Amino acid sequence: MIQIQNFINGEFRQPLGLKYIDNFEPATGKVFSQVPQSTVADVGLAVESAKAAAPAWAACSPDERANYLSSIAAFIRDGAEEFAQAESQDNGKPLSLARGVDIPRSALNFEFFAAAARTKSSESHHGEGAINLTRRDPLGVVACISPWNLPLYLLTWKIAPALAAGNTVVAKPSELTPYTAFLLGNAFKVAGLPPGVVNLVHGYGAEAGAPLCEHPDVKAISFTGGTATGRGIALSVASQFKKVSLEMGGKNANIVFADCDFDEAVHTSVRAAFANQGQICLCGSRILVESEIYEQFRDRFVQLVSELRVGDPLRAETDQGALVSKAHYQKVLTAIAAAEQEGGRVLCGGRSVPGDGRCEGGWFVAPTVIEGLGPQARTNQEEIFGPVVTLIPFEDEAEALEIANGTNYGLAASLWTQDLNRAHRLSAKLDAGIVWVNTWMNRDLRTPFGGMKESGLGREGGWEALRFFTEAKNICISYK
Ligand SMILES: NC(=O)c1ccc[n+]([C@@H]2O[C@H](COP(=O)([O-])OP(=O)(O)OC[C@H]3O[C@@H](n4cnc5c(N)ncnc54)[C@H](O)[C@@H]3O)[C@@H](O)[C@H]2O)c1
Ligand SMILES: O=C/C=C/C=C(\O)C(=O)O
Repeated sequence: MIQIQNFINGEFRQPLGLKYIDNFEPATGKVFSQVPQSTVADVGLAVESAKAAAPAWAACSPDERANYLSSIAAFIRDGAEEFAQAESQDNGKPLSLARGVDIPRSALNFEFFAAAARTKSSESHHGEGAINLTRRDPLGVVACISPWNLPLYLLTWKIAPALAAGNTVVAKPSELTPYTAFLLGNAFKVAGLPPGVVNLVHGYGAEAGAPLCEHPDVKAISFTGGTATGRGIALSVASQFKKVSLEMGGKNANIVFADCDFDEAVHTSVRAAFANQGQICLCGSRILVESEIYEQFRDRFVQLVSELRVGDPLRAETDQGALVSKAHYQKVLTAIAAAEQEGGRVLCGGRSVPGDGRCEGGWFVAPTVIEGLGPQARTNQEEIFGPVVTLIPFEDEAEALEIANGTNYGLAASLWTQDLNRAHRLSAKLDAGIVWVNTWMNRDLRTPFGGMKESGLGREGGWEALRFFTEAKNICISYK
């Protein structure tokens, strides 16, 4: 049995209370590791060590920091296969996806912010008889809190910019997927990162995450997870005026116009709907289709979805692995039943899929397509975060926009059209922090990333992340 450890002050450590949580392999439903059940005392040690390391780390030159980040990236690239297997086992995602997306992107996150550390500059503003210089200084100790769907990818997407900007970090990975974060501790050791610069504390959100956020020495919180959790964090630290960056849920519209490149639209829509079992905040879970091509699109889409192979994440031919936990699996099945109850017609899927062989006890759900529900139906308003999508016909651009914007969320949207004017017109009006035209999840790490409305507060990526993790100070120097 693998025993995961915290990583504090450069060392792997047991939780002080010596208590552990069972960690399950979603594809088998069996316990395969133990996760520290850390508490406020472990968080206190981690913050103390990050605080002690902060002045020296802030004083490092940008090049020195960049070299450490590059070494961490190299460790991930060298050990990519071990990381990919760990991610797949821990999360239930196909090994091919972990190999092709999660792990390369995790290494790239460090490479990208190494380059950013080397090249970042700050502004100066020349006025009449004065020049303004803007310093962007590290904040000190920051907290990084990440979810289970893209475990190492999203954890490193926070740690790398925090370090590049000169902060020290206490991170709390998801208790459902702690394994690759644990392996990352070795990267910090091998890279020779000074003790305390990054600390990893595992455990439940309420017992480890909450005290971390509320700790007076933690100056900023970068959080990715559910909207309810993000709201709770923002409320809990409001009186301390902490900086918070919140990346939360979505109910993203994928809007298909009759003039689209049909083949590309339908194939990418399948990927956008079901990649990672639909457990990506950017997944297009509401597919809006112009009525002129609704039947044609529906029939082809359902045919392609029915061909997706669900099963053992280790098999090369698997398209859909297991859902992350038994609770989440049950939640998704309940959401499907609720959709049927409110009048939805299940066109394919709609049920669990029994695993075979070693996967007999796994948590598999068939990719599910539902039609016949209005935009205001619960199924079209609430995030399911699983392999379930709805099809909604629309008559014209105005109706598409109204439906797309008609939820409390505002993370991402996709548009499929060959009409450039329409693409610009609609992109400008969509309530979404990210709009993709004739593509999906096409990521340039320099761009602002984040959501509007209840999907987010603030932006990650490129300079936005470095700005979040720094405090600006303007110095105005007068001259004669
Ligand atoms: N916008 C984005 O970029 C993005 C990316 C990935 C996932 N998500 C969202 O994340 C959700 C799924 O992830 P999840 O179930 O892991 O989310 P979650 O909110 O349950 O947990 C996220 C993290 O927060 C921690 N946490 C829980 N309670 C806490 C508390 N009171 N204080 C501090 N930390 C606490 C958890 O332990 C975990 O590490 C979905 O809603 C999805 O849309 C958003
Ligand atoms: O599930 C959420 C996905 C988030 C993706 C990113 O943050 C990214 O691609 O940078």
